[in-house]
Amino acid sequence: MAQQKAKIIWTEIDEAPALATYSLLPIVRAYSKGSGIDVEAWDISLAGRILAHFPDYLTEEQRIPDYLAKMGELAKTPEANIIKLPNISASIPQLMEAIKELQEQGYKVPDYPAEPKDEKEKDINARYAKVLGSAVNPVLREGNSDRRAATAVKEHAKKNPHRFMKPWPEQSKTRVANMQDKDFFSSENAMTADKDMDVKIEFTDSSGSKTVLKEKTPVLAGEVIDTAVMNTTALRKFYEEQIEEAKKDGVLLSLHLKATMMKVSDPIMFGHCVSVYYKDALEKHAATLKELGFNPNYGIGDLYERVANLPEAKRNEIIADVEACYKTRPELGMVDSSQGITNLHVPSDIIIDASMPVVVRDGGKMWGPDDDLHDCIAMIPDRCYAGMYQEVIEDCQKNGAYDPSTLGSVSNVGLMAQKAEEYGSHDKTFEMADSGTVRVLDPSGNTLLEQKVEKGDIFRMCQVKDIPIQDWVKLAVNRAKASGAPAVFWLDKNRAHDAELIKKVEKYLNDHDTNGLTIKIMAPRDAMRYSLERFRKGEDTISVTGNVLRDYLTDLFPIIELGTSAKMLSIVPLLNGGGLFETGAGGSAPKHVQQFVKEGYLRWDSLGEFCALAASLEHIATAYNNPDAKMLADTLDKAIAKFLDNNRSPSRKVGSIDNRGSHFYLALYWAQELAAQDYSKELKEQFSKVAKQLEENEEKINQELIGAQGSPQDIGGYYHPDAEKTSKAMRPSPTLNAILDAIA
Ligand SMILES: NC(=O)C1=CN([C@@H]2O[C@H](COP(=O)(O)OP(=O)(O)OC[C@H]3O[C@@H](n4cnc5c(N)ncnc54)[C@H](OP(=O)(O)O)[C@@H]3O)[C@@H](O)[C@H]2O)C=CC1
Ligand SMILES: O=C(O)CCC(=O)C(=O)O
Ligand SMILES: [Mg+2]
Repeated sequence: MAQQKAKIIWTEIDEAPALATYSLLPIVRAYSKGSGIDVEAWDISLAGRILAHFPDYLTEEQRIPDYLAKMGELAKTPEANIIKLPNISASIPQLMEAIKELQEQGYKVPDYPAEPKDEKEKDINARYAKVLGSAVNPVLREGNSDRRAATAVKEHAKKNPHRFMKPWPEQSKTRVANMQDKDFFSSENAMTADKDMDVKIEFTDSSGSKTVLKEKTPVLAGEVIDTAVMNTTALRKFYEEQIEEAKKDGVLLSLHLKATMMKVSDPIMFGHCVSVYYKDALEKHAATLKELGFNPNYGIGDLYERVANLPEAKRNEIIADVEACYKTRPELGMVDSSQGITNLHVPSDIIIDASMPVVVRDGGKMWGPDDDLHDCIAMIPDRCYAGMYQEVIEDCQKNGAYDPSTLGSVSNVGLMAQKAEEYGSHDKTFEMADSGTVRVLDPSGNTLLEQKVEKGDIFRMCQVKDIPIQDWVKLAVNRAKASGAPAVFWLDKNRAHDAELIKKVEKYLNDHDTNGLTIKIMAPRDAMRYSLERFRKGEDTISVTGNVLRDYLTDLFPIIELGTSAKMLSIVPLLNGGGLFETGAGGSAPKHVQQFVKEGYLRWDSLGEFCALAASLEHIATAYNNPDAKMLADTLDKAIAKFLDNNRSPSRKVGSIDNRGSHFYLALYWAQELAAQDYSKELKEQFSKVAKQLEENEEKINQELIGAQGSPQDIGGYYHPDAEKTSKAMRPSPTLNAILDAIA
């Protein structure tokens, strides 16, 4: 009965969602194959991407294709239908761990050369650079994003409010701290290109000698480019001042950056904080630490690893001096207080989009070294986006915690296609070796934009193309029409880049019929205030933002509204007609893996995957006029609604259903819906049997699934688990497996 062969690409990734895939994918495949839909799994995990870049270091059997490159090409075609689960965006410490694990498994990939000494090491370093940081999303995101809670999910969340929200105290000293000058915000300049051209980024030092920083950057007519500088002397002074402030106020000190997505600039900003906070110890032992290769950009955790092989007396002396800093400095916000992991241990642990919402959720508090919650200073050095978090904090200090049972919804239409804005700036970001001037030049050598820099400053140039901007405006208008909610463009006319964007937004809004719609342009802090007022009243608002605010807001609001961003619908209509369906808006939940390995309980909620699958089937239905896919999508939608009604999401504790149990219920409800539909007799008959078997065996399957909990699990690796062992751990019910495997 299948009319047109359709293919879904399911990404194989890392950590908790990768474990969940072992259990969910067999269900998806079994249920979709009768409708002629193939589901292919492509490995774009961190380990997979490392292996794909080093075929010459591997045996024939160990090699794997570069699936990410293939997928990037696919994303530019109308055929693309990709279900993208969250993957690790690796910091250097994570990359080094993954390399070590692969080497231990017998893959002879080379060590990471932090400071390459010869051509060979330069080549290795360049290959690893392609794997580092947020290396996947920018390649696949050939479209803008539409992130929101599906109606059923939002309704369910209001009826069953999550219990993670903590009250705000009467007196809260918590605040966001940002620089007052000499940050990216104050230095930004921008322009719109009037023709296609290649621009050059060139540095001139104080003696007039020139160095090319980047020879060629293609720019299209209508594209907005901007440059900005972070002055690191001012940054260090800012850190020093906030250290004093936190000490004086008796609050925790914390830093919130995005070292994964801003993989060049933010590790440097992070490193400055480490070297200022631990100044006394690091300066005292500078020579030894240099010899050991310690790099503050990798976090204080790197120091502990580097000193491990020193003679005991020396090691203890250094560690004692590091720990002495905690006596003179304010206490740090902790990432894992039970393990003594501070905010400054690893740069990838303080990812602002996930870390700041937790401060809001927890009554403005963070965990301290005493394993308890305390007020904090949240340092967000650059002013471009810091103020909007301060607005949320002030709103809670004034009006108390949010009540998820009455809140409205803040959805997002995000500009991100074709490496838009800051998140595409890595190849144009430089730590300056000297003081002087950086210029962006047109092909005739005319200066387009210029910045004065000092030694050690961070210079960056960003781009955003015109077609994505047009598409973004269109998406915003369409969402406003479909939902009836006001759409607010979060743009600040006092920011050079935003001022260029505002001109375009005003122009492109004229291409659409906006009659009866409320469309506003507001600076981020004002937009936040406006949205929060509505939010508390139970009213919905669409945030229409650039790439960074897209990232920040789509964790912030879902975490407040739903308890996690994993439950979000996250659709990327690709510019060339294909579809990319991201599962949720959050990450790969490393802590969930620790819990699974320790006690056989996986608390990952796959609702994001369910919603993405329904959207992907819907896309096949409309793009290929495929009624089988439509029927599958409709029945899945109904199954998801039933899943929510019956509260079948994993809880968090051993003895109740976990991720695997939740997949069983999805399979049960989906089979019941397939049995109830009348479009396909064949599938009706087939799934009536499946539904009956699942119903009859519910208790037995639950016993098998829950019985498998409570003991340590061996999955044979963290970054590169053993497929057989993991499958065994994730599919522990022989009864369920037999029913699924029998679906022809
Ligand atoms: N799209 C992508 O590819 C993205 C990738 N990342 C990457 O993911 C990694 C981890 O990022 P991090 O900032 O720690 O954020 P995560 O979103 O992974 O984790 C934050 C917390 O959110 C909760 N959570 C997230 N997903 C789920 C889920 N499906 N079910 C239940 N709870 C969930 C968990 O809370 P609790 O522990 O309380 O249960 C978790 O500890 C990094 O490598 C990061 O770069 C991050 C964002 C997006
Ligand atoms: O690509 C990444 O590293 C994270 C992506 C992310 O946080 C997001 O898109 O919300
Ligand atoms: Mg995010």
